[in-house]
Amino acid sequence: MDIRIEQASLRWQHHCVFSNLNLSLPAGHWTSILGQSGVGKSSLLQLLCGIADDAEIEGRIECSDGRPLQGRVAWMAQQDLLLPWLSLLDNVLLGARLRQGTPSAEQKELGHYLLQQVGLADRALSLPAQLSGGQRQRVALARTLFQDQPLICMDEPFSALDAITRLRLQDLAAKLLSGRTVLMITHDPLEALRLSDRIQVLRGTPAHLTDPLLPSGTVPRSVDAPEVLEYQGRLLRMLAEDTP
Ligand SMILES: Nc1ncnc2c1ncn2[C@@H]1O[C@H](COP(=O)(O)OP(=O)(O)OP(=O)(O)O)[C@@H](O)[C@H]1O
Repeated sequence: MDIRIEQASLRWQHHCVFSNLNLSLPAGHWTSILGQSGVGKSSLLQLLCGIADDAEIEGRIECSDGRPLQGRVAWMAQQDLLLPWLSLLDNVLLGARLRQGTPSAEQKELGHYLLQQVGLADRALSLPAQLSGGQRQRVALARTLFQDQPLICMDEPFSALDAITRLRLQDLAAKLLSGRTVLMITHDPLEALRLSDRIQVLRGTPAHLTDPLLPSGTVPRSVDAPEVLEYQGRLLRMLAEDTP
């Protein structure tokens, strides 16, 4: 499903974060947005997810199936947001538990399958506190996949992890989210370049989006591919220009 934000404006009290902003999220593509701190990336995500309650908002969000986007977004954040008293399996099944109480046998089977996909099949009954940060984020990824929504929004999903765990999680996410429509906010140009089909920078006051950068080749791209290194330099210079 293609998603398009058209002519969007967002104000918090009297602060205009962006106005007349357009963003296309083509079906099955991974789009990443970079930008300096405070430019409005999270506000844009909140607008898309319909949770920017205190903001003054104008504009349209259109889905190619003609239905509203609200309620059809899966969210993955920097903190894993796992419930500490639930097993890993029950955390993956959380959406079903909240909707209907007891998940069906098929849903439990899917939950087990997703834990297997993220390499934690043998830990289904463990509690989150018994896992490392990288493992917990893998459970969060399985839970995001379980929700099976047409849009997956990721807000700096791997930024709390060490460099190597982060690269491994990126590889896993590239594999498991292949063919999904993803919007990721990140501060890391390399992360965007490894994973994305389209990269845009949110910059200025009020903020606007740059034209998409379209890296070539299949994901996850190698950290030292010449094009990745060249684009990384270009994006870092752009972000440095924007940072006061
Ligand atoms: N709930 C809110 N109420 C009032 N102002 C807000 C609110 N949320 C964000 N803002 C303001 O909107 C602007 C953009 O904030 P936002 O969190 O979207 O930026 P960001 O690019 O995601 O920053 P960071 O990278 O640091 O997370 C900031 O000036 C911020 O203070």
